[in-house]
Amino acid sequence: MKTALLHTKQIQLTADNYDQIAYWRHMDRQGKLLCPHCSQPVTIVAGISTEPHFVHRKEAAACEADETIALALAEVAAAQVANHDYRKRLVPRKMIQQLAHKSEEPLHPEQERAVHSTEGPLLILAGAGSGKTRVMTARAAHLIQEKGVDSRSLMMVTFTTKAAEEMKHRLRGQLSPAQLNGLITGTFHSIFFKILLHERPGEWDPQRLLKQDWLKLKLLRESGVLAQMDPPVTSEAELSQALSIISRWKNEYLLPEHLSIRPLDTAEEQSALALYPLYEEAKQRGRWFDFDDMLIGCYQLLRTDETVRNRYQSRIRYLMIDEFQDINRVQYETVKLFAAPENNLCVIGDDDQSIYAFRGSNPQYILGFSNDFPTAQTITLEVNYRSRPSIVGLGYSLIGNNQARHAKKLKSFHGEDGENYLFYPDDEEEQASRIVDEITHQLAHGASADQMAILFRTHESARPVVERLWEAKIPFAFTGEEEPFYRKQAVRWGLGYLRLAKNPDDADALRDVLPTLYIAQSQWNAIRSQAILDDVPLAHVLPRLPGLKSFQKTQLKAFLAILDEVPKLTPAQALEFIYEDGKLRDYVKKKNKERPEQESQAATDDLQQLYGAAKRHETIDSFLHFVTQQLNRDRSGARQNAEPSVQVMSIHRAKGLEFDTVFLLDLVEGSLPHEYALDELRRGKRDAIEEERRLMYVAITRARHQLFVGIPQERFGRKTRVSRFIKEMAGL
Ligand SMILES: Nc1ncnc2c1ncn2[C@@H]1O[C@H](COP(=O)(O)OP(=O)(O)OP(=O)(O)O)[C@@H](O)[C@H]1O
Repeated sequence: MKTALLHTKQIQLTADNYDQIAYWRHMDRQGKLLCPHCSQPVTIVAGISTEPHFVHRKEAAACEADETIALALAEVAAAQVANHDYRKRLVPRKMIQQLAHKSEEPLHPEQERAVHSTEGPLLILAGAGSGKTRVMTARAAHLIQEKGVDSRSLMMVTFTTKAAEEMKHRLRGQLSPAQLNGLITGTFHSIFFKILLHERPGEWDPQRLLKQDWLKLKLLRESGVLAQMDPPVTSEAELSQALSIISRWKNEYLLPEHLSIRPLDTAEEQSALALYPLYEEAKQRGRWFDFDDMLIGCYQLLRTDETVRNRYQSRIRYLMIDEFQDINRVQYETVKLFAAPENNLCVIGDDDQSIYAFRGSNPQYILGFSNDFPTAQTITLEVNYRSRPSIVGLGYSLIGNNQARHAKKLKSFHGEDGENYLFYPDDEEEQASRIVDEITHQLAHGASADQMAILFRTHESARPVVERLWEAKIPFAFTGEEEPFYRKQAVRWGLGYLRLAKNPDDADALRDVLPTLYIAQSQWNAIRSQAILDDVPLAHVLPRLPGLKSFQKTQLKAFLAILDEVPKLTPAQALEFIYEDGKLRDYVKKKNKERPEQESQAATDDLQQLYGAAKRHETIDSFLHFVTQQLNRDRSGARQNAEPSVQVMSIHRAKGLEFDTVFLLDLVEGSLPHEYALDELRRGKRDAIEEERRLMYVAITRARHQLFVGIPQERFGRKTRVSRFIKEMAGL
């Protein structure tokens, strides 16, 4: 059905007025859209693969117009989809070949060759979806079953524990339990740590592992070493940044003594260098260690202790390293020590999927493997078994723009193709609504929720989709959620003002916003006592506090005027008023001035996101109620759901996974590619933009059948520019 009634006027959905969809959704939420035939409420459905239309709400009685809906949709499906800005077909710039001779054999000839090449160094360069996992498991089974290798002398290193479990799971049918148990499998960290615990149990107490950043920060503060920092750094953000630079250096085996003779690029690196020896000293004093120390510890053990090294070298006769493109220097040097002298070292990876440079990974090791091992064989797996040809073509067109890579001629195993789309919602909220409408449509047509993934570059993209999925009661798993959005500091301030406008006696809200009014937390007890003495709400006490300076008095006068005015407004209008007249935006900017530019921008973006979320609500009460529900949802943990659920995750986390349908969020400059990479490019450095392109490549190649790419026209209230990657991959 293409028509509905709004305030007795007829709306006819045509390509010319699709830009009104966000507004009609708003009316829809208030139940103002009616069926022109039966006057019952209808709802707007504006997904991606179908044209927008109206349907009766579930509770409506049957109406003759229902039949026309099915007819209209069938017509749309049959007709060519118009290429307007509602959505466009995503066609690859370069087409790729399909595999000419398909066989039903479990392994393709090149995969077979990789399985049977067991002696000496071997580099398996494997394109996305080319069957790395299949080859690794088949190779392990071949070594053990056919060649009679003792499984205890085979080490298989995977990038995640999940991948190690998957490998073991697949081998379960082929190996005996004893053989399976004998295998040395796991991540670098888990294998190296086991060795350290075995060889040097007194030096590595698992209780003293600094698992998270906050534990490291706590150690720094409590050990007192920060006082020795010159120039001093105490802000949590700066210390965290310094710690992550230190971690990258450690993974590159750059110890403090190596760094003091090396020119450093940025002020952040200078701070990190000042902190580095102090952090190491604080750890050593308390016999603490972090994850990077496990790697360095194992490397140094093997390098310095000949007896230990010989023991492991004679025990481990065959090594396989998965995701080799993401190896770092310490890991690589240690692997070389394990592999010598026979060097039956098989490394498998895709240089196009190297996405962990910020943790010290370096694709140069995969690119330079044949130089380090001149006798190495190289086998290239170029057939993509996962994705339909157009998806392989999109990835291929995109990644060809990178310079530091091995060229590959990717082919697709599959013949039949599907349709991929770009879609252009007004903003991030509408992007989420369109995706959720599309998912609802696909679920109604038999798709399985766990075969759909919504991928994002950075966490701030996730909130709207998570909220829309929750509202639509679609089961979802949001992996790796960091601090819930509504608990972020700037967001708490905005919400605090709204809460106080509804209830000036809200103690939690007032405590939250005190800093924005330039009142110290130490005044809290005085505020409470005064409120009791004067019998007035807490917020009204503020102007009566003794010793206020004149700028504070002006600020508080404005604050109380705002509290008076705000209850008359919608939540979005109220926030606008608070940001501008209440000067909250200025305060947030000032407060974050000292922080790196991107962090400071992130705090103002949070305010803008809060405004975007508020726009969907008519009253402050309903918005605050919604926020409470979202916070409860965060606490109850939607991810623990056992039923099949739509996967919402970062591209980094999606590596190695596959889904029938992938939705990619926010393909705009500054999001993907990330602003950081664009900054680097402005300074003439290409590495970061190449890494962003690889990230995009990883994201595209997770899709088996369908890819939907969102390009919001506005993000965080600012006009966007389409990501450069779109033009690189698509023939528009
Ligand atoms: N010879 C083959 N015949 C049929 N299907 C295959 C074959 N090899 C691999 N596949 C299938 O192709 C898909 C991709 O394989 P796999 O996940 O091992 O790829 P990958 O190289 O690890 O991919 P990526 O690096 O992109 O994560 C899987 O669904 C796998 O079962």
